[in-house]
Amino acid sequence: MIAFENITMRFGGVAAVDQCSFEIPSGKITGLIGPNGAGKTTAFNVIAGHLQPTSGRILLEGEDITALPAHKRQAKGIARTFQLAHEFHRMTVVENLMVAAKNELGENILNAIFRPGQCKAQEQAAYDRAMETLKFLEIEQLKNQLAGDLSGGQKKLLELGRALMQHPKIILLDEIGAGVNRTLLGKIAEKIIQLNKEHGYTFCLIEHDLDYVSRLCDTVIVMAQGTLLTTGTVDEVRKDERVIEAYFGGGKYQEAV
Ligand SMILES: Nc1ncnc2c1ncn2[C@@H]1O[C@H](COP(=O)(O)OP(=O)(O)OP(=O)(O)O)[C@@H](O)[C@H]1O
Repeated sequence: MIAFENITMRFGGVAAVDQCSFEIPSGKITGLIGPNGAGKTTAFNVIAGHLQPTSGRILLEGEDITALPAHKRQAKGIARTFQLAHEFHRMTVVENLMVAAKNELGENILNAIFRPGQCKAQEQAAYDRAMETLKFLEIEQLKNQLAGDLSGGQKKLLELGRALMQHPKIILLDEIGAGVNRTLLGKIAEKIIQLNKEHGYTFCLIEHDLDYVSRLCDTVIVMAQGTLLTTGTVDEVRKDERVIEAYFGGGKYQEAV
């Protein structure tokens, strides 16, 4: 479980997240929703260690990880995808996955010189895992394609693949469905459910499409103006007056969702 404990994140005079607390339970798919500017991406950045909060704590299974840099949180099993895919566009799909793998030996030049055999073995293991991941995501036919030439939806699948290469326990998905066609959207949902139900991965996902969220998530956390508004099932929060007010200022919400 991740505990987001009384977090404030200020950018100058703006509190993007303001004394906000919530929990992401292990083994579940949890949604993080809220209107534009609610602080959702900032919350992900704080959890993943890309931003150091002004105050508050992040706990991973009870351990305070607030002071840890992003790569150490990654080593503890927290992976994330980005709203705008972060692929290396001049590298192939399989190379993109391989560079996302944990690589303890080859990154050190001395290891590369004095332990070439071990480095080679690690590279082979990364390749095998990359191919396994591509097969799981059913995009192995794209392995030699330049990542920059992929469609928007394929790039999102590659983002998910890059997260999986890190052997994560928890994957934070930032608008994985944005700009993706319906067919690929269905496939991404199917893969997330499979990873959760069959392999025990924990997910937290930011998503604007509430039907997509309700298909995937048992529980959602609703943020507005940097604070926690409520938590519940999608059906519960859809009827919540505070949520309606936050999204539409009490306007024609029912017809819109
Ligand atoms: N680096 C930054 N510098 C200054 N202000 C920022 C920065 N990052 C975010 N903000 C501000 O913090 C607030 C929350 O932004 P954030 O991107 O976290 O919201 P969000 O809920 O993810 O929105 P969206 O759904 O539109 O992506 C916004 O007012 C935004 O302008």
